[in-house]
Amino acid sequence: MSGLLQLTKGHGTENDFLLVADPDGLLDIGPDLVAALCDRRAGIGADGLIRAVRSGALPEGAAYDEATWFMDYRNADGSIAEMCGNGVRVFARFLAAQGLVEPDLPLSVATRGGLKAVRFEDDGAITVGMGVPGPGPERVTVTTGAGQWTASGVHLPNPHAVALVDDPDAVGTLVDVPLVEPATAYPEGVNVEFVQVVAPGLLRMRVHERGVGETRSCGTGICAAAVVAARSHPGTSTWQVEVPGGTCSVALLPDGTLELTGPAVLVATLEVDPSALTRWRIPA
Ligand SMILES: N[C@@H](CCC[C@H](N)C(=O)O)C(=O)O
Repeated sequence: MSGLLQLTKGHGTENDFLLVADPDGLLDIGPDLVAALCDRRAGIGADGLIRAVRSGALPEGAAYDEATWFMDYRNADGSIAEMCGNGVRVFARFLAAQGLVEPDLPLSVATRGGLKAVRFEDDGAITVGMGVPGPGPERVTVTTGAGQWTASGVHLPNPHAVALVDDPDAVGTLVDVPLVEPATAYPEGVNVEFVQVVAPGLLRMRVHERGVGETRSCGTGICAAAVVAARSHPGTSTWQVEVPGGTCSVALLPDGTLELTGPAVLVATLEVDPSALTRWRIPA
């Protein structure tokens, strides 16, 4: 990758992303460059990087005739994930701001986790259809430096382990990756949510994200938390989920699908010289 890279910084409930428009899929932004850009000291800093590529320009997007745009999402460590619930809202905001989609009109976004329907709400929030949650391991054990809890698995379709706890603030610093056992339960790693049911319809949550660390929000994790909490409150179909970075809401619809609604904000556009990133070397 040579030359300057034009990036936009945005966030959804402080789950923050770098976004880059690459309509024809020409930019070579590999895992090392993603990690260097997302580094909060030697780079710009973000929980992940999202490349906007026309679906037809990528082998992974070619099957999605209905969606013009593919969300190519990577975690801060450069790893690929199936979906990002906060990211897809910020992605829609970015496409609209770049003039790549009609402002305010609903759109379909192609992701590695399938097609996602996105709509812009009148109050400025963005709603995304998250599909039907998939089952995960029924019961795993999660251990942090502060204790041990049981958790249940949900796929959205990225992997989550949701532990219902009395107080998310008491689960420790989450600097270290929580230990999830048995180790065979999630061969590709897992996002871990610590969730307090404050009242039917209201949750508080902290999350440790695969490929990132503790983040201030995780949209797919928020949906997974609502799915697990609703098992004990089957009459409650709308859940507000408070995370350190704000609040999102989840609707559990009669057809078994979920909708996630929350903010999506763009805060800056910038140009980066990749050769100046000390943690990245131009491949030989
Ligand atoms: N922050 C995201 C989830 C991003 C992917 C996750 N870290 C994974 O590896 O599965 C969200 O808002 O859903």
